[in-house]
Amino acid sequence: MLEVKQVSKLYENQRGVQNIDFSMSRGEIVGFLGPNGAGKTTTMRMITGYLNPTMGSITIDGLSMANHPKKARQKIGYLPETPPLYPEMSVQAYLEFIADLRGIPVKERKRRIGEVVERLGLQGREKQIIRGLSKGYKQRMGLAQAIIHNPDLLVLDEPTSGLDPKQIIEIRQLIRELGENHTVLLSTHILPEINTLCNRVLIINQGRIVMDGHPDQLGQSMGERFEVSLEIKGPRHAVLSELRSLPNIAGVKPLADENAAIGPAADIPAALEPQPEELAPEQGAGAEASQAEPAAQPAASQDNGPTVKVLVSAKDNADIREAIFYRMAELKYPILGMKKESLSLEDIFLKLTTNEETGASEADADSETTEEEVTPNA
Ligand SMILES: Nc1ncnc2c1ncn2[C@@H]1O[C@H](COP(=O)(O)OP(=O)(O)OP(=O)(O)O)[C@@H](O)[C@H]1O
Repeated sequence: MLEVKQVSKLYENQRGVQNIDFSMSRGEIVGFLGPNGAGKTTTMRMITGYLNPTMGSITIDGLSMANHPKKARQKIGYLPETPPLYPEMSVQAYLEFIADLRGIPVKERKRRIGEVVERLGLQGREKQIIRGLSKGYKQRMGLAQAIIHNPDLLVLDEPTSGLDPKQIIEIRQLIRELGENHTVLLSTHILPEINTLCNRVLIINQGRIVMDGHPDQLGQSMGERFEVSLEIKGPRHAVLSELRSLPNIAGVKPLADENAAIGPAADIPAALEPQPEELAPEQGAGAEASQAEPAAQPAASQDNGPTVKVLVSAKDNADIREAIFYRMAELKYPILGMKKESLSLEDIFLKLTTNEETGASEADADSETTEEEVTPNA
């Protein structure tokens, strides 16, 4: 439904975006993530026809934004970072004005405005002057103007920015509902917003797309290994050697805070050599096992006995959880905890967007507003 092909925008200061290339299918809710100055707003303004690309093409449902701007814009609803409201107008007057601007036929306006008012929870506020609305309600008005012509694609620039936590929850819920019958591209700085709302994330840094994928799969595409952290009740040596003997195990690494769950932490020396029998059977695993492995704890009875906390990594990203579960159950070593470890979106974002040399994003520099912008012809 949206095709952005090799799009660049160069401002006079040479900043902007370069070779942005992605497409969106109907029904997707795509989170557009990037540090300040990365190019999110520039990209969104080009998609919505408010800014002309220096190079490349944008098509919406096969309509070229360059060749058919009016028709293409009709398919898009845009909520800029600051909602385009007229503070002195009433809610009703503003919506009538936007409906007129969007070319909604007079006989359909009343019905359409009614639908939008209901959808965005604006009932009872039709006569209120926009200036007197709370920020959350102003944002609802911003969404109302974006959806009034029932566009296929919604482009939302930081829709929850500046809202209080309750308003954030409400606006997210509205976006989720709008996502049921619109395709949505939304930019945000708030990483959990991506996890709660989006089925795909695009990360942009310094004007280029650096990652595109499902939020849960980003770690894998960054070479993340399949790792499971475990807490197992049982004799330490036996647990470790049984884990190492399972198929598809690349490494077994005891974690430092063993026994924490059953009493005060034992005083474990930080970096003792592992016991010979604790070394992993293979070289790869051995290399991991030798890292700061804590000393063996004295044997204890299984009833009130020790727990072993351990990080197990798999070969070839194999899912090793079931094999571990069945083997430990067979041996009657209860698994008290098992968690698949993964890079958080925060980890991934920081890896992709931190400039190693300066520790900051280059794009943080101030912008100069030099570019002539396109006046939308709604
Ligand atoms: N009108 C302009 N004239 C010159 N440079 C600009 C203009 N608008 C943006 N830039 C520059 O283009 C780059 C991308 O800016 P953009 O506003 O698109 O980033 P952003 O990701 O939306 O940032 P933020 O999260 O801070 O809103 C920045 O380096 C910015 O300084």
